[in-house]
Parts: sequence; C-alpha cells; structure tokens
Amino acid sequence: MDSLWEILTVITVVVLGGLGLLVAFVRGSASRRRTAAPPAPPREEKVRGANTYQAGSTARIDTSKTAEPPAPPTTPRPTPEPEPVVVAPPVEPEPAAPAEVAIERPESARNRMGRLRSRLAASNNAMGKGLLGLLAGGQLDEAVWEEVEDTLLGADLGVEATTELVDALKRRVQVEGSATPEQLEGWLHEELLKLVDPTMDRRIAATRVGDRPACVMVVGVNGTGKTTSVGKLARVLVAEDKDVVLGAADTFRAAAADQLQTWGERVGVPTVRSDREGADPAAVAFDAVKDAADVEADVVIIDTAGRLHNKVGLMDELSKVKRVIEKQSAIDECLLVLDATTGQNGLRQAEVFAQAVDITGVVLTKLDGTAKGGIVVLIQRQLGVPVKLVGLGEGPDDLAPFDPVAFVDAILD
Ligand SMILES: Nc1nc2c(ncn2[C@@H]2O[C@H](COP(=O)(O)OP(=O)(O)OP(=O)(O)O)[C@@H](O)[C@H]2O)c(=O)[nH]1
Repeated sequence: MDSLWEILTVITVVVLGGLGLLVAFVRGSASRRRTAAPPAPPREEKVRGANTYQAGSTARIDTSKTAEPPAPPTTPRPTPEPEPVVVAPPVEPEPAAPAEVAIERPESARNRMGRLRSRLAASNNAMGKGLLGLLAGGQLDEAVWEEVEDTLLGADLGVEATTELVDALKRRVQVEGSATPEQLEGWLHEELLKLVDPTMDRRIAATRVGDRPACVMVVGVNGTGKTTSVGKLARVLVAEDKDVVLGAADTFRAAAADQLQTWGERVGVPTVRSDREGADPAAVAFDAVKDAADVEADVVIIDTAGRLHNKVGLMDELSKVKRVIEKQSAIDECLLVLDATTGQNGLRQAEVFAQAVDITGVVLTKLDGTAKGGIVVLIQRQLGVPVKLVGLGEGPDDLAPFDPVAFVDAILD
C-alpha cells in the first residue's frame, strides 16, 4: 500500500511539473509577440535651412533662419586636380617703330593776306558797301555825312579817326565842286589808307641780332588766341626758313604748354617748357632764351600767361619775366595779342599790358569774325604801335602779315 502511495505521489509531481512547464512556455510566446511591433513609418527627412512649413504636412517649421545648415555627412569629393595653367612663353615685344612725325611745310607768308582777303571782305565789306552807297547817292548833305560818320563809328574806327576821314572827304568835295561816284570811291580808299598808315614798320624782329637769336615775347589776355598765334607765328617764320625755339612760359595753365608743344612739333620746332603747373614762368623763359642761344636759333618766341588771380599779380609776373629774360638778351619784339571781336574792351586790356611791358606790335586775331575792322586804326592810334599780324581764321596758316593796302581793298571791294 505504501508503495502505491509512493507511486501516486511521483506521478502527481511529474504531472504538475509538466503542467507548470507548459504554462511557462505559453506565457513566453505571448510576451515576444508584443515587442515585435509593426515597423514604424519611415521618418521624413528634415529639410534644414528653409522655412518649409505647410499646413497639414508632416514637415516641421524650421526656425533656424540664420543658422547655417550643418554640412551633410557626405563623403568628401575628391578635390579635382587644378587645371594646368598654360603660360605662354614671354613674347619679346616688337621694338616700336619710331613714330613718324610728318613735319609740315607751312604756307609762305607772302601771299597769305591775298588768300585770306575773301574772309576779311566777307566780314567787313558791309561797311565799305554802306559808305560807297551813301557817297554815290547824289546829294551830299549833312544828313548823308552824318550817316557816313555813323557807319564808320559802327566799325570801331573811333571818334577821332572818323571825324578826320569825314572832314577830309568834305574838303575834297568842296575843292572839286562836285564828284563822281568813282572819284568818291577813290578818295575814300586814299583817306582810309592814310588812317591805317602804310608807313608804319610792320616787320617782325625775327632775325639774329649780332651773335644771338632775336627774342620775341608774346602777351595778351587768355582766350584772345595768344597761344594759337604763337604757334601760327612759328609757322610763318619756319616758312621763311628761320630756326625757331618756343618757350612755354604760360605755366598758369598746364595745357597751354602741351598746346604750344603740339604747334611746334608740327613744324619741327622745339619747345622749352616745365611739366609742373605753376612753375616759375620767368625760369622757363630764361631757359628758352638760353637754349635758343645754345642751338644758335634765329629767334625764340616766349608765350606768357594771360590769366592770374588778379590783374596786379599778372602784371608783376610779366614784368618779372621781362626782367629775367633781359639778364641774357634784349627783348626785340613784344607782341600784344588782341581779339578784334572784343572791340574797345580789348583796348582797355591793352593799356594795362602796356604798363608792364614795352609793346612793339599787335597781333589782331579773329578779324574774320567781326565787321569792326576799324579797330585796326583805333589800336594803332591809342597804343602808338602797328598791327603787324592779323588772324583770319582757325586754320594753322590763317595768320597773315598785316598789309594795309590789301586790308582797305578788302573792305571796299
Ligand atoms: N576765327 C578765328 N579764331 C581764332 C583766331 N585765332 C585764334 N582763334 C581761336 O581762338 C580760340 C582761343 O585761342 P587760344 O590760342 O587757346 O587762346 P589763348 O589766348 O592762348 O588762351 P589761353 O591758352 O587760355 O591763355 C581758339 O579756338 C582758336 O582757334 C582767328 O584769327 N580767327
């Protein structure tokens, strides 16, 4: 019996153990299924660096406005090999061919006035025609003589010369009793010529004086055509086979020296200058006179400034230039450049210049642009020096020696 109980006990234990194991196995399986959750939906890539919020989208608002996006973890790209720079072997520059400076042959001075006569006539013969019309009109009464006077005054002849001319004509008419238009024209021609004064010495002192070059100084207010006239005068002299040296003593305006040098280069004439604006003009003038002497030139022409901060300064400077030149050489010619279109204003300027330097002659420019040719007479009377050269255009050879006969002919043509 006892053994039966023992057997039953063992069986019970074994059965219970087996049941326990079974329960434990079932529980373990259930627990493993819970942890194996369905795979999570793939997470959206976060786009950085831009506020890409869209309502309803799963994207987030990127607030990192100013932050630099972190560099994506990319495999660094291999740095490309730098392109080889092809360096061309240095090319030896071709030696620059010497610039061909074509030296111009200026027109001979002799016939210039003849060539330019039409320009003078175009601007001035209204006066001549007016006068001839009045005188040929028949009755020469006071009213006609007054009109003759007005015409002459309008041409800038000045009161004194006008009165002289009209009185002379009246006298001749009185003496003859009557006059034909041809006679009147002849008398007008003669009387005008007397006023222009063909006896004045209009030569330019441009021939060596003893063993030194002649020295010509040119003065005048800026804008009158002074630098241009110096350049044109150099051409007149080169045409006469003179050796010329130019001095750019207008240091007030740097471009004036360039302008003058260009004029000189065109006809193979050297220019002494300073490259510094405001350099001492007297020093430049001194050097120019010295260089001209060294190269045994026929003539040196000194251009001067026509503008300073004030009139006294300008006159002081001109006096100094003159004094310094005279340490080496006398000044043989001092030409004053006047613009014919400025009429009597020009004459007031002239008087100021005459106080600083001894003017020996006048270059009257722009006579092609004015009907006031009578200014020639007024200038000569007031300054007591002849008009030696006249500018009749902007061309390089449009400066002519003043010829009184050709001048009067052109007016009365
Ligand atoms: N129609 C005409 N123009 C002229 C004559 N002479 C000079 N000119 C013109 O006048 C202008 C002034 O000439 P410049 O020689 O520069 O005058 P400047 O007196 O030297 O003046 P700065 O050099 O400023 O001191 C230029 O345009 C010339 O071409 C002339 O006879 N007739």
